Amino acid sequence: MTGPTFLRLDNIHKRFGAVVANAGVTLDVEQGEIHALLGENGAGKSVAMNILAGVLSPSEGRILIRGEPIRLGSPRDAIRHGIGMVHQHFMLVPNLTVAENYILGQGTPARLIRDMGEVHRRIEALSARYGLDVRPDAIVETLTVGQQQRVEILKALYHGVELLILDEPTAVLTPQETERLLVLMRGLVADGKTIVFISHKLDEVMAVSDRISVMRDARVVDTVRAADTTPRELARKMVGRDVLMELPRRPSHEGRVVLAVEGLTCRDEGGLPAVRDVSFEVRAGEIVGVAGVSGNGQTELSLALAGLLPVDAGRVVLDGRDVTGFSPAEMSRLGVANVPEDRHRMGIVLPFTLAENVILQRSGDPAFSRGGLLRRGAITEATAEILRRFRVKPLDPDAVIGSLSGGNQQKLVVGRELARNPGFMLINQLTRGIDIGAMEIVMQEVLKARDAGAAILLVSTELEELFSVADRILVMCGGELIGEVPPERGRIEEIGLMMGGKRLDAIEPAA
Ligand SMILES: Nc1ncnc2c1ncn2[C@@H]1O[C@H](COP(=O)(O)OP(=O)(O)OP(=O)(O)O)[C@@H](O)[C@H]1O
Repeated sequence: MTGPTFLRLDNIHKRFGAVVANAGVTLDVEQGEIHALLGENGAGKSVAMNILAGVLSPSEGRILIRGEPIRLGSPRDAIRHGIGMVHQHFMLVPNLTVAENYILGQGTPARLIRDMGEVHRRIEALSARYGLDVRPDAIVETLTVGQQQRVEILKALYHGVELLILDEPTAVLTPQETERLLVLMRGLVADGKTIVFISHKLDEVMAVSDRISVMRDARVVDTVRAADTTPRELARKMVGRDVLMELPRRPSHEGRVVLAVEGLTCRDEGGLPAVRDVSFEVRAGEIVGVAGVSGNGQTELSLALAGLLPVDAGRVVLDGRDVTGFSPAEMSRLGVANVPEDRHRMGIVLPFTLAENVILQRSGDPAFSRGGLLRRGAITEATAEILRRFRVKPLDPDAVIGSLSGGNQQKLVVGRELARNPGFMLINQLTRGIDIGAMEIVMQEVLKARDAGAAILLVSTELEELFSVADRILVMCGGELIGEVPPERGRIEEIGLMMGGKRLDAIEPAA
């Protein structure tokens, strides 16, 4: 049951130079509720939550707990007041154990060694109480993303947090892990905790929240009960217009084979077998989707095609030419565009400006340089065009990309790659972190590229993304291609079975 106002953000302002990230954010959170925070990319959600978690300090405004103003100078202060946040990029030290992570910086080494038994017991007790499956002696880097997230949540509980903030917690989870997290969230509030979470996924917001607040242009514009609204209405409140919940489908007109993958076999970064004897083709003018539960070889398949993982056996043929083992730079020169899964590691350079990120790998392109000198005007113009087309915020080619919200960084990467008019485009997780309005724009642009003749391989753990744009879906499991299905929502059960390893021809026909 939800109760009286537990926490209030009162007229919070936050500026970064000329950028106004929060312009009078007021938000009430009730004791014992799950409160979702929605809004377009760049609306100010993460900034508001980072202020609440003591990571950022507001330029103006107050935070009150049960009516009493509090001052937060650091995340540690916030935890002392019972407020903890699980960020999108986890804050754990990978080569330490779970227990070591929890007590980091909490006392002298001698005392910590003496107390370790007690720390382990407390972690085990909390893990059992909430069904978290967290072992105190597990080394963090050996855990899956879903497990690491549970380690972060348990860490907050270990430190006595009453209000848990989750920033896009399901963005990186498999459907099964998402289901598990939603159950955990309900369990936590049943136990008296309060949760605020940021999400772009309206179905899960509807499924798990008690109340939903919508941010627009740096303010909270509405708070509603989940029971009193619909996804369509929420989308309209966020974006200020009706959003197409489903794109109209146009048939593809496939042309010649652009990419042929023949018996591709490779290992992951740790040297374990990851992709086994995979063969398929992508033709000009079609989008081929690759579905699968993450960790089934899709990441390695993309890395190998981008030239980032060595190929053990098989061939990659692009436009009739054997490009197996080509470097990423060579692939890029051949007109291959790439939207990588982990944009922080591969897609962008965080301290660089938007314009500098747009010409990464293309500084030798005659459009951008002449006689060894960069053509600044042309670079700025090309960047501004991408920003306009994809509605990136801010519309400033000289802004540093690290200061952009997550969704806006993703829009820039997708826009940059599409602007190259690629013959072949490799995309991993197209709409990760992107709001529902921008999703429509990004998907339409990808379909336009297809219609202009690009061959596109879209690897995604989001079936909705594949249903929206793919012309056919290949399903991967255990490093192998299990089968192919048309992108029809009615086939979802079949796809689920295939993602679990069941071959299509082994599925019994319905009685
Ligand atoms: N350190 C910073 N320096 C400059 N501007 C910043 C900084 N952090 C955030 N901003 C700006 O503040 C605005 C709000 O960003 P915020 O990350 O809160 O958006 P968001 O609603 O969480 O978006 P998303 O859904 O894309 O994650 C954006 O315009 C962003 O560029």
